[in-house]
Amino acid sequence: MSVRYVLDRVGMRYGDIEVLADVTLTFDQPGMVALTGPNGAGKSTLLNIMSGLRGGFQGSCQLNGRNIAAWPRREFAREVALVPQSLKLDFPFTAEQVVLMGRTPYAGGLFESPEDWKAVERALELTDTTRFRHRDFRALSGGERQRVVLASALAQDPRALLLDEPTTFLDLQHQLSIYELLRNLAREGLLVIAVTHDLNLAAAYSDRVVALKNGRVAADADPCSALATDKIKDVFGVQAEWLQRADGKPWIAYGD
Ligand SMILES: Nc1ncnc2c1ncn2[C@@H]1O[C@H](COP(=O)(O)OP(=O)(O)OP(=O)(O)O)[C@@H](O)[C@H]1O
Repeated sequence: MSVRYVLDRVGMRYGDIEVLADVTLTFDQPGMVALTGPNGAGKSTLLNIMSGLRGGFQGSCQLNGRNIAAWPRREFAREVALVPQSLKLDFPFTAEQVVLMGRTPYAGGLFESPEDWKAVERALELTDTTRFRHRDFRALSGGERQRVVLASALAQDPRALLLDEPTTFLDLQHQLSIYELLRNLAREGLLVIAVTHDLNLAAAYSDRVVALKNGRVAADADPCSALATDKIKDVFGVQAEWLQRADGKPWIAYGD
């Protein structure tokens, strides 16, 4: 069974600044959702609200019929994992230890169980991070760290995965392999919501695209409709064109 998120007229203000307004969205089936929009549109704020990290918002945000704030953290963490833009650690944890932290919601005693290690091995393998499992997390490159943080979220074995720009630091090959991995997980039943500025990745890999503009939902549809040229012009203020690659796949080009 998939999770069911219902956001009803969610609003958020920082002092005089309105960051989110009237955001009404439902996510009630597995699949890959791209969350896009210009800088400052409110994407991270929305993800933080959905992951229970940010309170003080207007409206309501429910997971499986229960307000986010009412969920015991441990129980919530078995449902939802957040992959933040970056993770800073002050202690010399190895990559493997960071991935193992993803198992915290399942910890039953002092020691890890065979299931914990199985989940860690799988997560390391899926994210291509096994070979630096014993290295100090802080000494890894930005892209390597990003993949380890994703591995930690996968080890958490959630039913919804919220990712804030998961491929920012990744080389081309890993961008594609991570998006392929996310799409496969979505096909296996996970709800994946990934913030991205890359409209081509959004178009190629998502089932649904939600675009925010000035804190409001400007588009919420399948990629072709949500990223139609007039929508891109409206949301991002740039001229775009849908082209066809030699292999028949669509490609969005920008600029006049
Ligand atoms: N703690 C805060 N205090 C005040 N303003 C904030 C705070 N956090 C975010 N904001 C403001 O809220 C707005 C939305 O920020 P948010 O990070 O959600 O946008 P975003 O769509 O994720 O942007 P980006 O694409 O640049 O990551 C921005 O104008 C930002 O400056």
